[in-house]
Amino acid sequence: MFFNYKEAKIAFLILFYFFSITITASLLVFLIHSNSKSVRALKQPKQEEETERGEFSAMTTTMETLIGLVNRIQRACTLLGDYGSAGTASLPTLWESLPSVVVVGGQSSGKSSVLESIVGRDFLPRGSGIVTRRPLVLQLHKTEPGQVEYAEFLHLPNKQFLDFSLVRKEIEDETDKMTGSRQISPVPIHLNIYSPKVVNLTLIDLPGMTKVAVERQPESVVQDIENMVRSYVEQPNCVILAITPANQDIATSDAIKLSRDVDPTGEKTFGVLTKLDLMDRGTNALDVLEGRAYPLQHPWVGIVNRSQDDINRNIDMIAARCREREFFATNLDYRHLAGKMGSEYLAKLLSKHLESVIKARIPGITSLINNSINELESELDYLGRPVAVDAGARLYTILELCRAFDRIFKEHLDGGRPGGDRIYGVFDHQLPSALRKLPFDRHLSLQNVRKVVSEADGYQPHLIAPEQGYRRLIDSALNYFIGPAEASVDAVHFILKELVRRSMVETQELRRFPTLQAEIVRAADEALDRFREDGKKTTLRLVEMESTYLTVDFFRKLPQEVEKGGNPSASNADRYTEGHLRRIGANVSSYVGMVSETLRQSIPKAVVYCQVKEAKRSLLDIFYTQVGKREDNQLAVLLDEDPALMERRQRCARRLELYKSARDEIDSVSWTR
Ligand SMILES: Nc1nc2c(ncn2[C@@H]2O[C@H](COP(=O)(O)OP(=O)(O)OP(=O)(O)O)[C@@H](O)[C@H]2O)c(=O)[nH]1
Repeated sequence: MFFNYKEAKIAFLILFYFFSITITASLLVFLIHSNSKSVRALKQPKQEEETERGEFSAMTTTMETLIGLVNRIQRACTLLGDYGSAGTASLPTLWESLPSVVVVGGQSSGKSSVLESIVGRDFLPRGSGIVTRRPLVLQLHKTEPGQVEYAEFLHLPNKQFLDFSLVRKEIEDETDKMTGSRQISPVPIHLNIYSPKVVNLTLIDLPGMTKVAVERQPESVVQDIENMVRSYVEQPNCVILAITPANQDIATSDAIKLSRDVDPTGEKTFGVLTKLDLMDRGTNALDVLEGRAYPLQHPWVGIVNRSQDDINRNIDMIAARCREREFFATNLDYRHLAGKMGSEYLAKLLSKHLESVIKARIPGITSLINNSINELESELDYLGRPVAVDAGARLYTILELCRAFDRIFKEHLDGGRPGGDRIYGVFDHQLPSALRKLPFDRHLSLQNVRKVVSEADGYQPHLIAPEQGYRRLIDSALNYFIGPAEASVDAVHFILKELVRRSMVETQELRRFPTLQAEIVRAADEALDRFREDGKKTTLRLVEMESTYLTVDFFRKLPQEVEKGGNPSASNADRYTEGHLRRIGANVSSYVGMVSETLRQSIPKAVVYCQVKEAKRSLLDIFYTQVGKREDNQLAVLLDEDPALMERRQRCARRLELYKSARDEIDSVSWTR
């Protein structure tokens, strides 16, 4: 029964192998089984991930389209100088209706560093003290994968910056150019970055807020910066990126204080905690990041940017991002939040938020665009078409414009437009009243009649009737009519002149051509002067005609009337007495009255014939002939537009183009949504 030692050893070895094989086999079976499970387990999330990625990419596409759309509109706005009241005084603008992200915070809180992290490039001036001294409007444009990254400034439109350190230099130079070496300026610098690695965003970096003036700055700098920052964050469509360094007391954060002020509900504010790596050992910012302290509607995002030392050692952005990821993944305090921390996450969060903001704003933007298009189109109509370029077309344009003016001038005379009635006022009121006021009483006073009659009689007093006395009295009385006749001509002349000016103002088509306007007015004035000369000659002739041939009948009737009504012997007796002279005065007066009545009728006819009718018929006739003989360059001078107006039309046309393309863009996005 008993084995010897050798047999026992063999039996033990056999048993050991048997158990080893069994265990290995079961282990293998277990491993294969568990492996297939884990393969399944591994495979499943990947499929889910793929579906998720599919959804995400669809979402990202819409998001990118929308944000890209706004970016493109914003870019067009900046090219047109239309970037809101913070940049210029024009309000309201399309820019203002578009959302943009404004980065605010205290000095050296890390604003520029956050921007750089979002862009993933090293291009902003950074350091201690006041570094950002002008607003920087930064537009990120996502390009196709593999395309070259480059930056472009609005003030250097045709220069592509491939070297981003030169971008920093240009920002510094451009800042100094506007501000000197220490001052701040509200005039923004516009920078576009094109890269496959960025998300479409418009970000605005602002000077850091401060409580005291530093570095030989004026005391007003504190208030100036606050005013500037406010002018941006108070825009209804801005998203505030409030940067607060974690190594400072958040209760004193300028960014949080300001954002609470302008955005009390916290809808527009994204809180960003920088410098988490610089917090005192044993402390953390979990209270803030988890929303217990200083809660905002959007979650706080923690960031770790490059330190000054990193910058000095030229640690690049890729390495910095890796380090940031590593910081959150490995830090015991923040490990559980790692997926929702860091600059990459912040960029996506902002992008997503902007999408929802834009979606909500699209109806408002569309109606703003449509209203603006209508307004711009009517303004362009008002400003007129661009000027013709060849001689024939120029001449045609000039004649058309003259005709438009002439039409309006005629409307003033014929009725339809006011002014012509004032001419009738001259005939109906001014002329009769001037005629009534003529000093015939004085002229035909007893003394004057006696004087004129005796002088006319000479040494031999008249025998029956003082023929010469009558003639002299009538002649000199008729001279008085020259005044009212000339005054009527002048009055109508001035009315016509004023109507020319009025018609010029009312000829919309001519507004843009000050030179042509002046020429037409000059030509019209010259024509009116000619018509006035003619009017004067004609009316004076009427008066002269009255004195050259007296109405015989009138005088023939006189003795008969005396004989009929009175006592002839008595009349003979008092031939040189007062009664006789009074009768002569009365006779002359009634003759002059008759002439006055005739002239009251005929002067208006002469005036209308010589001035009004001629003005209607041939005001610009001579001008037309002169223009027809002019050389092309002289015609061009006539159509020389007011430069301010030309610029206004160009601006209007460019803006119209922008709004139309914005409308088309929005329409196309709406279709793909
Ligand atoms: N260690 C560390 N340093 C940081 C961090 N963020 C910023 N800094 C450093 O803080 C300094 C100021 O950073 P900037 O980005 O220039 O700050 P800013 O707010 O833009 O400064 P101003 O424009 O002058 O107001 C720089 O030296 C940065 O390297 C961070 O998260 N960690």
